[in-house]
Amino acid sequence: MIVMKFGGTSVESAEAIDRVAGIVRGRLDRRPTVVVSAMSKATDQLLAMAAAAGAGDKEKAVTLCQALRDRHFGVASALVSDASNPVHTSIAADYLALEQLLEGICAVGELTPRTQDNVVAYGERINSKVVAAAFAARGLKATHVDAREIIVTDHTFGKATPQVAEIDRRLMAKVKPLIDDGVVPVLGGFIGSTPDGITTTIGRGGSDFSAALVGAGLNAEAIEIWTDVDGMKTTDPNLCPDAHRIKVISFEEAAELAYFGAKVLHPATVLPAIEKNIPVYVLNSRNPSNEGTKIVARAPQTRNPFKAIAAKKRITVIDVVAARMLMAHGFLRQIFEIFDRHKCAVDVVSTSEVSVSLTVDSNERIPEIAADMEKLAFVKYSGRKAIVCLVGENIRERPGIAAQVFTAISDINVRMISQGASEINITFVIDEADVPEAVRRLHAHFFTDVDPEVFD
Ligand SMILES: Nc1ncnc2c1ncn2[C@@H]1O[C@H](COP(=O)(O)OP(=O)(O)O)[C@@H](O)[C@H]1O
Ligand SMILES: N[C@@H](CC(=O)OP(=O)(O)O)C(=O)O
Repeated sequence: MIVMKFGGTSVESAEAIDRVAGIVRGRLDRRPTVVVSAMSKATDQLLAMAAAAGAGDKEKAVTLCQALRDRHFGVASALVSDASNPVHTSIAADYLALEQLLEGICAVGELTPRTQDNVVAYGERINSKVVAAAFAARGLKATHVDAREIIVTDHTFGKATPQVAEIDRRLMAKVKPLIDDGVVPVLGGFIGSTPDGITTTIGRGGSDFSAALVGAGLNAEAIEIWTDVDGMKTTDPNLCPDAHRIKVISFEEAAELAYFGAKVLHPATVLPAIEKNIPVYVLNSRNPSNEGTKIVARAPQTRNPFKAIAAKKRITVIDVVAARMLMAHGFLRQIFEIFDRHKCAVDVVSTSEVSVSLTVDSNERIPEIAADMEKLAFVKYSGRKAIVCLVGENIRERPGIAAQVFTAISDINVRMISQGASEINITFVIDEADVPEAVRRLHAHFFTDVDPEVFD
């Protein structure tokens, strides 16, 4: 058994979904379960219509909704020409419900996280039906499975936590029998529901996580993440077109990279897969014969110190200065409690005797967080920063690597530097505007001469 996850870029149009059907057909002997995302940009559009409705702008919400409706209907009718196929009435019913929901939000004038999840889930709900119907219309034995009946979560709307034991039980009860019957189950990623049946989502980019949960629960032999690039690259190919494909990477390296901005893979994907030692492949649905990237438990040794460079933009640095207070017992705990209260994750931390600097993803709660901290210390924050992270297990025993990194970018202003406890990354903070130049220079320094065993 394998799990094949197709991201938004791989299911963005009728042509793309047709290609996906061909890829799945080629894997039938491996008994695939398919997890699909919403069509690319659909999630952002759903969020925008929910926000417009919440702000009382009914006209904008309706216009956005109609545009997405036209897109879904267009793709569905291009793929499933039989007008009497139930998929068409099912999409119509979904849009009726979505329109009513948006009207309700407008009427109440408030968008709660619970209602936002309800709106945004339509992206995966509808697309998984379209993909299942397209497969069936192409002669594949495929069935749509509502992911909300499988992926049980808590009530943390927007980023709900999956309840693994119950998910595993439902996979065995509802999905495994389909596979055993030679059917390809097709589920939407990203969505779930609470035990009492309220729709939730598991965080942006969460379809990879769904695929990993399904793969782990079914004890799959492999999880394939199909996207629009030939696997994980030595850096974002948009920044460096000469980035190399990484043939093999360790779970730990892939997780660090994903966390620090290598958008191609969701970090949490790695967790359920690691625990069961299931290999994860990143593959290109536009170039399916390419071998992509294999993510394994232990990376092979190479002569290159790093595997890749990632950059995460939209970062804010918060500096907390408290003369003679910092090392006082309990001070850092108080600072972190404030972040915790605001449910705000901290990425990079660096401390001195009298100050601590922290980075968070830029968000609208930062002024409130700073106001809470001002009760304890002097606080200032600056946005438009970026975290650059170089990752590689081979840096552990190599002195002088950090010197090479900072020499390559010696004229770029570096704000914070850290080397994680895992000792497989060198991470620093710079202005967002300096990212392209810094990444290009580091890439030229570390990846001009690459080990052909590990890089393409
Ligand atoms: N190191 C990297 N390797 C490969 N792709 C990367 C990397 N860093 C960023 N990306 C970007 O990630 C994109 C794929 O992620 P995403 O658009 O979320 O795909 P999907 O819709 O399939 O989930 C690629 O098109 C590429 O621009
Ligand atoms: N559609 C969701 C979930 C997802 O994972 O999408 P993608 O596979 O296109 O990154 C999102 O945009 O967040």
